Amino acid sequence: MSKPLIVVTGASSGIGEAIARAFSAQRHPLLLLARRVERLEALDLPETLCRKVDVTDRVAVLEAVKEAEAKYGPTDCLVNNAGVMLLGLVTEQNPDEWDRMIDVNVKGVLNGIHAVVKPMQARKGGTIINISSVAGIKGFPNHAAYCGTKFAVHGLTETVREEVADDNVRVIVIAPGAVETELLSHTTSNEIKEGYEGWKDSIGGAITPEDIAACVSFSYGLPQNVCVREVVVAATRQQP
Ligand SMILES: NC(=O)C1=CN([C@@H]2O[C@H](COP(=O)(O)OP(=O)(O)OC[C@H]3O[C@@H](n4cnc5c(N)ncnc54)[C@H](OP(=O)(O)O)[C@@H]3O)[C@@H](O)[C@H]2O)C=CC1
Ligand SMILES: O=CCS(=O)(=O)O
Repeated sequence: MSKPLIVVTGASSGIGEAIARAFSAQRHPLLLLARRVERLEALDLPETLCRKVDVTDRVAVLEAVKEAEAKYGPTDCLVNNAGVMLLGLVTEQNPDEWDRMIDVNVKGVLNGIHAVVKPMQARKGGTIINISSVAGIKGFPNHAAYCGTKFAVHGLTETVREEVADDNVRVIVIAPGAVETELLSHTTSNEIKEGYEGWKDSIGGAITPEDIAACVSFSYGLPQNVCVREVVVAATRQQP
């Protein structure tokens, strides 16, 4: 019997790409979403629909999910991974960057949940995995707005988990520490970027996107009646 559909947002690089590759290797059909659709298509994964969707566009997310479900059947797992990290001192950062992080990291996650959760409740099964951060658990320098968005992901995950638990739907938050990806590259301050790179070196380097994909696969792969509520995972030498 063919395996069920998995939806991954932000699959065009880093952690999302690694998650897509891992689930494809397990023979799941996939819906991959991101703005750089050419990078999704370049993955060249079998039974995979790639759509250019900005997760802040609630209607576009829903329509892409409906299109994939018409082809591959109901979504059994959504990985809400798309995110941006624009570091800056709250007194110096352009507030437009706060808006962008709130829109993508918080509303984007809610938009993904909106697209799949009611049918999962009706089917009495399904899994939603939200990629947060250790910055969703504690503060870090230059992370005020980013931390705010990731604390929000933890808060909404815990609440939605309780709201849908009785319908046998799992809602999981995975909170990585530093992972080697393109994430930092969008921060505008070179000084902050250099400081962050120096910090990563001082802890012996970040962990890999594949490490996070392994946590996602493990959490999803447990029986439906077992919910790993939260995974916090970082390099062994990372202290904060
Ligand atoms: N790297 C790290 O150290 C850590 C990362 N995380 C989290 O992991 C997640 C993935 O980040 P990571 O892989 O590191 O970084 P990358 O920058 O490599 O990946 C980010 C992904 O998000 C997508 N994305 C960004 N904005 C949008 C949008 N508006 N609509 C759709 N997709 C979007 C990007 O695709 P595109 O640009 O093509 O739209 C890309 O695929 C994020 O939520 C991040 O906060 C958490 C902890 C640590
Ligand atoms: O989410 C990003 C990782 S860190 O900057 O909080 O370590």
